[in-house]
Amino acid sequence: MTAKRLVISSDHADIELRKTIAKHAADKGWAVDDIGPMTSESTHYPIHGKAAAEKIVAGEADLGIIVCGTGQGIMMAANKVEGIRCGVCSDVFSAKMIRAHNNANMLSLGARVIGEGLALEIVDAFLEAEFEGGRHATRVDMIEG
Ligand SMILES: O=C(CO)[C@H](O)[C@H](O)[C@H](O)COP(=O)(O)O
Repeated sequence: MTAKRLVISSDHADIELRKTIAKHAADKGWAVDDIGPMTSESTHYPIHGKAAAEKIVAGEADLGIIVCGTGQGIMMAANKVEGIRCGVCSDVFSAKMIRAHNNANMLSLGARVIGEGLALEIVDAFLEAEFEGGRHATRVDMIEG
């Protein structure tokens, strides 16, 4: 079976958390495309949210995970890319439900909000959940317009 493809990016807020998530997902069988940045030099989260989102709409990745200080700014940037549904999650239940009910294709995490252990649990919930379709597909289609 071909590995599912995950694109991952962040701003400077916590590149170590991003790298930890990348390794964690790779260990679970995901083909991970870590598009950086590779240093902690101050950068601008819209660049990195948009870059990861564009990989998904280009068909180069199935899902994406993005990280900034709160998860909020980089999520806003990703959601400006047509076809992206990205939510910030700080709990496991929401991470499962944004896949199951909202068919989210990106997860955003706040590295200055949650610790590494919770972040990895949230990542697992997001990556393991499946979209339920049915009435939820009707609603997601309404988001897309
Ligand atoms: O949390 C963020 C955006 O929602 C980003 O991580 C920013 O970096 C954050 O605004 C903090 O910025 P700083 O330059 O690291 O102080």
